[in-house]
Amino acid sequence: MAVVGLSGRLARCYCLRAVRSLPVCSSLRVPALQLHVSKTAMGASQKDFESAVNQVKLLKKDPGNEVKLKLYALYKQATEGPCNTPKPGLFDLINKAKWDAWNALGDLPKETARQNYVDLVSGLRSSSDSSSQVKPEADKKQAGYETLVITSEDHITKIMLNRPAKKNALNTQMYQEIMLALEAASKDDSTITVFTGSGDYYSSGNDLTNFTDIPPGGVEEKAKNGAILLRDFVDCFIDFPKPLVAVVNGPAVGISVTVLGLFDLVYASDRATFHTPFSHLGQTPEGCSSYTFPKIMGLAKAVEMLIFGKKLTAGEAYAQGLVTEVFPDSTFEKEVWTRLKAYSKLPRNAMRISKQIIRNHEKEKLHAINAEESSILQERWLSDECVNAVMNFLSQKAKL
Ligand SMILES: CCCC/C=C/CC(=O)SCCNC(=O)CCNC(=O)[C@H](O)C(C)(C)COP(=O)(O)OP(=O)(O)OC[C@H]1O[C@@H](n2cnc3c(N)ncnc32)[C@H](O)[C@@H]1OP(=O)(O)O
Repeated sequence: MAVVGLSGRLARCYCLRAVRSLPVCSSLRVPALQLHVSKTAMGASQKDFESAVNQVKLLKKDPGNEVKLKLYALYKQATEGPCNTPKPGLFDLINKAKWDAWNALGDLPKETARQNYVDLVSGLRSSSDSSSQVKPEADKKQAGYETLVITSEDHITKIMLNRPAKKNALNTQMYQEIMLALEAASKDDSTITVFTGSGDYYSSGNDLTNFTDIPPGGVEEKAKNGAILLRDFVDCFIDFPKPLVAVVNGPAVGISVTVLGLFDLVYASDRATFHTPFSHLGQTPEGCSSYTFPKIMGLAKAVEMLIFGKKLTAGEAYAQGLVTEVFPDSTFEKEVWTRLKAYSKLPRNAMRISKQIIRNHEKEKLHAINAEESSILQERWLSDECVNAVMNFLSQKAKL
């Protein structure tokens, strides 16, 4: 009984929510994992640490209570230093187990705890990855994703956003699965990677219910975690090494539009629309669009979209250079996939290197812009303007 309770509470408090609901993996054993834990401070940066805190949510297997306790203890030591809170009572089993784990770290310096946390998460991730390797056969739907359907065929990895009943809104799980899928696609034997949506929408952007799940640290912590997630998510697109193609099958909103500026080809059905209603939502541009959009379409048109929320038709988006080509909806899938299958036969290394030459000199700048946009949004999400707009949507008073 105590073990079940412990699992739940640790999960709730220390960024292990995703782990809580997943089955326990008996192959993850503490001693093996501890081999990954460095006993000296190797200097993990704050960013590495924050990223590791985020990566814990990506684990596909529950690491078990002992490892969760270790993560808890290292997290507390790294953020607060040695345990100096009163020891919980004998019958407060859960808090006592947590206190014991933290207290056992003694005077371990914060930096070492931070590094050990990063190492432990890295060990957990490799165990988790190797135990969930993609099957060798191509042409198969890849297992392990709940919000995406991923297939590999003809040297094309297709990542399909798959929450059609919610217009493919991106919830936290979908952001995390997309990051995992991009990491896997960057290493698989495909030549190009394609994003598309299932159902009538490409994507309605950020899932506005993401704002409702408030952690124990309150709305500030929520906004901070959101900004880290956003920055990590967009970084994956900036760094993606292979040609990245968007097959925009229907309307696209918010972040699903902005990141298109980081894609290499954007094919759109004539049913698609492109809408970034940031001001309406009390928010500001993300996905590096504050830089890519003016560059792609010129300042005047970028301002119309990003500040005034003008919705573009597929034809208008093509005229502004955001879209590569528009196809009639009736023949969209057939024409696009015929084209992509032909492109996928081109030499893989040549395409990869060409992408590097075209994109690399802007990478540093894009990372800096992404960090800045994310930190501005962190503030915006706490503003009355944003809170009211989200409440209006959630209480069904407003739609776009
Ligand atoms: C952590 C990183 C954060 C990055 C930040 C990014 C910023 C953005 O992406 S801003 C864009 C946010 N998106 C929106 O504001 C869109 C809100 N949705 C709508 O206005 C409408 O749903 C729609 C115009 C997209 C579609 O309207 P339609 O009448 O055709 O369908 P609905 O009945 O409204 O939708 C069906 C179903 O889906 C739910 N849903 C749709 N979009 C979202 C969304 N973005 N977030 C949450 N839920 C969404 C909608 O509530 C319906 O659900 P129910 O059937 O359960 O009522």
